[in-house]
Amino acid sequence: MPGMNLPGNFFLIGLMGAGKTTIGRALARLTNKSFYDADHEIEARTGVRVPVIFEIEGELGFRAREVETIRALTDLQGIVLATGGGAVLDPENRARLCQNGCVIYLRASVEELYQRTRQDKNRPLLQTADPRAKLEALYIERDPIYRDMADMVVDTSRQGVNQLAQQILNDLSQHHANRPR
Ligand SMILES: Nc1ncnc2c1ncn2[C@@H]1O[C@H](COP(=O)(O)OP(=O)(O)O)[C@@H](O)[C@H]1O
Ligand SMILES: O=C(O)C1=C[C@@H](OP(=O)(O)O)[C@@H](O)[C@H](O)C1
Ligand SMILES: [Mg+2]
Repeated sequence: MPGMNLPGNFFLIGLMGAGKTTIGRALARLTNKSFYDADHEIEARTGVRVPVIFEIEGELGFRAREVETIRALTDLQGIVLATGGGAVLDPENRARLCQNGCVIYLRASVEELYQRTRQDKNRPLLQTADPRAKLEALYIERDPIYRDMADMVVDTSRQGVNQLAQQILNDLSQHHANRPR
């Protein structure tokens, strides 16, 4: 199978609802890599759900836990890691992600992100009167950061999860085959 032996780590970045968690899991399956989700890892380490961490410790407290977790996960080899959308706000996270793997930016329109996240109460930053406006503001703030870090940008607006994982695998395989030896 093409791509089965692709070396290295794949790190998924992008806004809430872009598909990092779901596409990451599918990509890990296709590439035979171990899948990690930074938010799930934080929850496993603390025994506390992300919204409750925000409630108790605030966003700053969550970000500190996120830094520790990304530090540990980016030391691993041969993994697919779905980061939380705000992980890229921290300079250490940015450096570790860029240095230790291939960074894939999953992007989608604000409207699509809104539709995908509107029923889900597990994203504390979107529990506001106007989540669409919040996503718009986050898009404006973060899209340049995601682009700056990315080795690959993938539009997730028009395809399903499995198709996207396969497309990413094809692109990675192509990229790997064309690398200088
Ligand atoms: N390409 C896609 N097309 C349609 N729905 C998607 C797509 N990618 C993800 N979703 C759905 O959007 C929601 C958010 O996906 P998720 O993987 O949790 O995003 P993230 O981890 O980037 O916040 C989930 O319900 C997921 O099934
Ligand atoms: O964008 C953000 O700042 C956040 C994204 C979330 O992860 P997803 O991007 O997987 O939804 C989660 O880490 C937390 O609610 C904060
Ligand atoms: Mg996620």
